[in-house]
Amino acid sequence: MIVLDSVDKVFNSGKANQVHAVNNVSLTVADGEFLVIVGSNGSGKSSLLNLVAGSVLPGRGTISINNTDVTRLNDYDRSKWIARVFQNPLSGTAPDLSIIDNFRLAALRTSAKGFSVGVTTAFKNSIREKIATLGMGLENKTGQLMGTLSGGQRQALTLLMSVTDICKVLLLDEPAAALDPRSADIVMKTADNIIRDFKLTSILITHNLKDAYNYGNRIIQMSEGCIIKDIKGENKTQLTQNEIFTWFS
Ligand SMILES: Nc1ncnc2c1ncn2[C@@H]1O[C@H](COP(=O)(O)OP(=O)(O)OP(=O)(O)O)[C@@H](O)[C@H]1O
Repeated sequence: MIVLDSVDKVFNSGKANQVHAVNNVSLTVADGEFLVIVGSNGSGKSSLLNLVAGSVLPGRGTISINNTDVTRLNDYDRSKWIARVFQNPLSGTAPDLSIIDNFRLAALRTSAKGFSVGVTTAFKNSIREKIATLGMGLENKTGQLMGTLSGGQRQALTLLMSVTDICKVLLLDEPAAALDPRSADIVMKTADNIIRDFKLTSILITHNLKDAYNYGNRIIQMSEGCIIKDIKGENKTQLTQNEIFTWFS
């Protein structure tokens, strides 16, 4: 569960270019909830996600994840519980390492200090099995350099790598925005499957009407740093694409 209590973030405080990016927001994202955030450019969506991830710290308010107050923890200290996928497919993986070595690095991120993850046959097989679930045929190419893959392939692998057994929260910052429609579709479906399989608490930022309609069991709209609409559960399923469309204009 993610709880934001009266969270406020002002950039460039006291200067001519001061921006109230997140304005006294209180929000509880329940365990297993998949929250979609929409809103116009500059409405505060990424700032809100950055506050949850810890890459930005709030000026006021508190943030807790699974009943632990993380308000003053930096992003590195939260990263065990939080997986994050960005818009840029290049940002989540190491291009000069093979697929299998990228998975090995990801496994090391969440393992205890001093613990090493060797590329054993068992490890390789478990990664191949995971990759096969994507249906992209990449399970037989685990020795290939990550940098030689397409954006969609990298983004799908990033999703698989970022989620571990102890990960509880998945933050998706327009993960499919830079991809062609087919790859975007695969990445979004992969994300949805992972969220269900791992029972993750998730937040998706999107400018894509169809994704906002198809995914998630709750949708909020942000404007000028505030949440101005919040629709959940049964009420979200009853929303039409046309209704959501009006939120984008
Ligand atoms: N690090 C920063 N320093 C100064 N201003 C910032 C910073 N990050 C965000 N802002 C400002 O805060 C406001 C909210 O930005 P944010 O990126 O959260 O919006 P957004 O809804 O994610 O926009 P977009 O849809 O364009 O990505 C904007 O006016 C932006 O310029």
